[in-house]
Amino acid sequence: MMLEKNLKPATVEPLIRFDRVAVTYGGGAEATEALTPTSLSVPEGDFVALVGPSGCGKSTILKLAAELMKPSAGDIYFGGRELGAKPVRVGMAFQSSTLLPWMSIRDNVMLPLKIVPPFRGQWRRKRGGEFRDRADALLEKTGLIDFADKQPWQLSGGMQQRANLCRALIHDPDLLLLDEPFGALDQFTREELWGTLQELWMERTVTVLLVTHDLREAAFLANRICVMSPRPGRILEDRAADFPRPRTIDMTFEPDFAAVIQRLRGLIVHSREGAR
Ligand SMILES: Nc1ncnc2c1ncn2[C@@H]1O[C@H](COP(=O)(O)OP(=O)(O)OP(=O)(O)O)[C@@H](O)[C@H]1O
Repeated sequence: MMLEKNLKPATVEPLIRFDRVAVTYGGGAEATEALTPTSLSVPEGDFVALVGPSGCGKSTILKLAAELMKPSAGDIYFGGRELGAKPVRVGMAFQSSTLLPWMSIRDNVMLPLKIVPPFRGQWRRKRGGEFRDRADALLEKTGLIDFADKQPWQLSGGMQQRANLCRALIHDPDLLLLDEPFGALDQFTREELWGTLQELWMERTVTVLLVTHDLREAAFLANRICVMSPRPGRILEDRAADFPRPRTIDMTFEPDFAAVIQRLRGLIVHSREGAR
């Protein structure tokens, strides 16, 4: 049985904080307002799911958190970095596993250690030893150790996504950004991977931002679910999903869980109707 995670007290500077952040893509007649001023504060170790209608700006929030783009207005604070605190290390996984086809699964998983400081300075010395052991421990944990020397195409979609999660976590990121990571998988494989991700998260202090269209997935995995309005997006409701952990698939069929899903669904349907 795994232990319940302790989040840091709310007084600690959040790992990531959006302060009235807005995004408009393009300009002039072509301008698309993706996010209206939106605030969101995520403490270290939290697991937050973003749900909402298509095009409401969920992926835009992840891109901002990954520093792949800058907001048009507002500020984003990473671990109080504006005060000179440590930089935030980020891991990412998307719907497509993006494993490099010419590399073995183990080499794919180790890749961030070759690129991300401080690991990259130790790459030559440790890639055959400590880094390999680190990758193998994750592969073992996710049931992939017997496939470590295979190429990605030799694995099923679900196994590729397991490897993708290993690669996103190998460098011990502070922040894990997941954009529909299980969106292309069948229901049963997806549910298996929820269990794997929950376990990986419970063993670490990693903070997770998950974008998903699957409300059951959001309520199974997250501590908090942020429901967004249709574009231009903003957070309509930020609610706790405080089911005890570790959560099981059976729990998702219980009345209190179903009630949360129904409430989330109602909010999204209502906001879509209001936007028409
Ligand atoms: N580079 C871009 N240039 C112009 N418009 C963009 C760009 N990227 C996103 N958009 C628009 O901004 C809005 C928000 O996009 P975003 O991808 O964040 O939404 P989303 O909620 O993740 O959508 P989905 O659920 O369909 O993946 C959408 O209307 C999208 O078409």
